[in-house]
Amino acid sequence: MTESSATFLLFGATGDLARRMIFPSLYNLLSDGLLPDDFLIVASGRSEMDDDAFRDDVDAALHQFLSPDRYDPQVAATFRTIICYQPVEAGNAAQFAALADRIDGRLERGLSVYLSTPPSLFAPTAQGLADAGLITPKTRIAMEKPIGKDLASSKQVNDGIGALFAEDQIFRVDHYLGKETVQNLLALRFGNLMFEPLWNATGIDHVQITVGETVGLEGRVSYYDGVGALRDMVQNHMLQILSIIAMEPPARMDPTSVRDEKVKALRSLRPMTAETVKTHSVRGQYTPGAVGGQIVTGYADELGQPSTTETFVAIKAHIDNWRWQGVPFYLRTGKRMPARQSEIMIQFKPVRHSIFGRDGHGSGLESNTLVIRLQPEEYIRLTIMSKRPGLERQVHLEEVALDVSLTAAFAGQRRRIAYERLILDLLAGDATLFVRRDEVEAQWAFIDSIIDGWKEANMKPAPYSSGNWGPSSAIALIERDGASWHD
Ligand SMILES: NC(=O)C1=CN([C@@H]2O[C@H](COP(=O)(O)OP(=O)(O)OC[C@H]3O[C@@H](n4cnc5c(N)ncnc54)[C@H](OP(=O)(O)O)[C@@H]3O)[C@@H](O)[C@H]2O)C=CC1
Ligand SMILES: O=C1O[C@H](COP(=O)(O)O)[C@@H](O)[C@H](O)[C@H]1O
Repeated sequence: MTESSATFLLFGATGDLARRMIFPSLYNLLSDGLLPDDFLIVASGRSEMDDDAFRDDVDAALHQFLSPDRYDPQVAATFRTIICYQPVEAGNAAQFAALADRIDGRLERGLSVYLSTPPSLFAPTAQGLADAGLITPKTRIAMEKPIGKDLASSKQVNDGIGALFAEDQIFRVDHYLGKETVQNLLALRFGNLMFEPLWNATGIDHVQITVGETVGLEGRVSYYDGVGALRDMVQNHMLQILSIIAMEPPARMDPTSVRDEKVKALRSLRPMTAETVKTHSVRGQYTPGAVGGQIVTGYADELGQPSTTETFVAIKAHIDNWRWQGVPFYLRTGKRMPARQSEIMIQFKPVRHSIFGRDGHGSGLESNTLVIRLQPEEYIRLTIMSKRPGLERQVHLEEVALDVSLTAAFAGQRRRIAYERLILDLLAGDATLFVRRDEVEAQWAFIDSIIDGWKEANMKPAPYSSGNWGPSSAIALIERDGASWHD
């Protein structure tokens, strides 16, 4: 492991993500004594303001977004002292030079740059850094998603950054990889003997991945419209989860070994066509309805005009390799769903020969399921069959849950913001939980095949009332195969 960067340079520091996630995460790291000595946060946005005005803004963001028990006036006062602000408009050489002055003398102790701006600014910002002499072998650069809007544009962004930084200096952020429960998938699969022998087409009937959100556009109209749920959520977070479920066991827990296996799984995704999108995908858009007892408007009303952007997507994916032959992976995600609920469900196959339910000798046999709830609660639940207690001659089976509540099992431990883990790893130079270029490109190749299929088949989003799990065709997508969504 290399030494931790002593300077963190944040572009987009006045933006929504910085206020909601990045500054609260940095504050928490400071509060827990996890930041390096003599650490400096150089914040940059387009807006003109001085250090103190910006520090006041950060303080307001901490009040708004930190859980109240975390805000400590003493830590907050120290936090102010390690932040300075430099306005920089992408392409403004004089402002980049002023930025370099702020960092003068510190480059030798490592610089971690974080791009939390619109992606169109990633390459120009990197060029500004190069021209200002801020790129050395000890400079790392982290980029927020989305990287491009298709394979071709993602290659352009990656080429632009890749011309100035080596791949091992580039950290592509997918904040789902910073979530404790997503990392726990690795522990579950590779830290326990019992699952691996069944973790394949012999043992597993199908896999479901659901990421449901109750929120709508939340003021991100200009970003979201034209992007939609497939690019916003499936291309990155959901395919990353899928890759961890589907990958072969890596030889070691290091960035190369883990990402080599993930990318093999992603490259094995079967591309869709104009024919298969009709049966293997569903697009939806929310209309007015009720979510959690609250009446909400439809997408088009929020937008102020009709749109063909999907706010819900369900797909049935196949991974064409030895391990997963014939095992569908059902993915669905949407806004204005009935609940904020993200989970993975592994449906195991039935026992090979049932001695129950025959000749009047019992009933109730179901196949095992493994549910890994990512949020809002964090638990792992394995359903197994058990005999219902009693003296009946027939054996009546019932499902019982082997439940591990991670929240309860690790009750003393604070649930951290995903960005805390990622920022710490960026500073330390550990890329295991960041996405490599070939992964992003494999993800886009699959997503492009769906988007091309939609265009060719002229597939528009079907309406669904807010507060439902998407259009009825999403239910049909899985029920045609004799399965049903785990709601
Ligand atoms: N918000 C979220 O929940 C998530 C966001 N992301 C990604 O993170 C990134 C940032 O998102 P978000 O914070 O929501 O975006 P915002 O629109 O809220 O913020 C954009 C930031 O970029 C700065 N900026 C805009 N134009 C320029 C320019 N020409 N030169 C220099 N700086 C500029 C803005 O500065 P100023 O305000 O001073 O104009 C602001 O600090 C995006 O890539 C987004 O896709 C990813 C996951 C979730
Ligand atoms: O990247 C994104 O993720 C959020 C959902 O993240 P979560 O951690 O709250 O599950 C989503 O709302 C947003 O549209 C998307 O850009």
